[in-house]
Amino acid sequence: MTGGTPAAGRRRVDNAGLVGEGCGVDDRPGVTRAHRQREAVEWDVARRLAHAVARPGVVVSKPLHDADGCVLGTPLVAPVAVPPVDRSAMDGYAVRGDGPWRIIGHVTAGATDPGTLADGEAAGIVTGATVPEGATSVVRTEDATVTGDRLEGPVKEGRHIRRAGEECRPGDQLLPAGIVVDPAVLGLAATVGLNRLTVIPKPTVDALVTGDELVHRGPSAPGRVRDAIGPMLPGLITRAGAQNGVLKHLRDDRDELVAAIKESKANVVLVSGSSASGPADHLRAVLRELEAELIVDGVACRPGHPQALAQLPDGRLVLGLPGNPHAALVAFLTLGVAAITRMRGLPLPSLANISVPGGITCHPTNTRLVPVLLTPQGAVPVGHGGAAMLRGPAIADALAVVAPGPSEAIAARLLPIDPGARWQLS
Ligand SMILES: Nc1nc2c(c(=O)[nH]1)N[C@H]1C(S)=C(S)[C@@H](COP(=O)(O)OP(=O)(O)OC[C@H]3O[C@@H](n4cnc5c(N)ncnc54)[C@H](O)[C@@H]3O)O[C@H]1N2
Ligand code: MOO
Repeated sequence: MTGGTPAAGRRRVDNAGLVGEGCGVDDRPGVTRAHRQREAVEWDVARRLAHAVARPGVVVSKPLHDADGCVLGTPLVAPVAVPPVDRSAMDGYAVRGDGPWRIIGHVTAGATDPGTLADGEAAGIVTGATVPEGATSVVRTEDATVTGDRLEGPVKEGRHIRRAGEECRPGDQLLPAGIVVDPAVLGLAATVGLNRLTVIPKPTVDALVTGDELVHRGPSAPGRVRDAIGPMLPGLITRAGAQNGVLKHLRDDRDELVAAIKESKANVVLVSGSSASGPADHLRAVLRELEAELIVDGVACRPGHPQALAQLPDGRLVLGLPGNPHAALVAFLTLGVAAITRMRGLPLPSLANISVPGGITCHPTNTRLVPVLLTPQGAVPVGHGGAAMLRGPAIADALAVVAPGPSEAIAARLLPIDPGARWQLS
């Protein structure tokens, strides 16, 4: 990564105000966070903790072609006027005064000296060319009647002339810091003559997909499970506004996992399939060995319960994605997107509300994430939303975030399945 690596060292997360009831801290002497009993935090709290612990990258200067998707680190200020001179907005004739006019020449697109018009004179002109000195308007080709060098046509003072400085003047602030650089921003930067932008670079994300049972071609079979998480992650990482680093497949081997996390140069390391408490689920032991601080150790949500987020002593984050593929997707969209969003220098977006006309049954203590389609009537569950299933999420627009409760929800918030979707932004 070119710059932007969060500065080394941990950043204390102030849990006060973030963590709700039931999320107390174990202060027993000698008990590090990584040793404490797992205590799932509320879904919203988990998201806020992930956002709070991450650090925005350090601003760098990048050439325009490398800045798409980064976030402006400083306001975009116009160094020059646009347009720099009065320009024709149409193909036709630049004229001075009222017609008829005598055509005295032609101004080409690249002409640096378009000459001067006296009253009653006209010059042929193309769109974007500098209008001659003294021109008062432009007559469009289709409105012009030309007989020899005589021109007639309708005219109105200033018509079809783009005035110098009409779009901006030197020193105008065009965009504030914190705006995501998209193609229109890049075009605007080029319009005002910039070759580089000062941006917060995209964080880098490595992915470690663990599981002895995983195969990467062909179908699942007894003892063999086709890896469904590896193919999801690169697209999720890109859509979340981060940069893909390496994607590795690892055996269920603790030392291999330790080595791979140590070796990673990325800001965030995703580890899938090692988050629960089975004999091959090494993640928490590995985090202990690496002296990581567990920021989130389980989230009170379904699916995605065993997801975890930890910070290594050098500041890098490790995100544990549950092995069940839908649960892994939920974890990335919950903790992964929140952390990446902060690293990009952006606030945590609040989620849009929507009605659920048919209702969704609440879980008594956990937030449910339910794949839904968005319709004019509201959110409609698509089914196939089990922790191991991607059939539901694959057809859904969003996950309905259904708060815990005793009965049925008739409204929910929306977590887009595409983390780059604009409608999530408030
Ligand atoms: N005793 C407990 N068992 C489990 C708990 C628990 O709290 N206590 N939580 C369950 C939940 S909820 C989930 S989710 C899973 C999470 O498991 P892990 O993250 O440790 O992952 P694995 O055990 O390796 O795998 C679970 C399941 O997912 C399949 N898998 C794994 N990786 C992939 C992949 N890349 N592509 C497709 N499928 C994958 C794996 O074969 C297993 O079937 O734990 C529950 N158990
Ligand atoms: O929490 Mo698990 O992620 O339901 O399958």
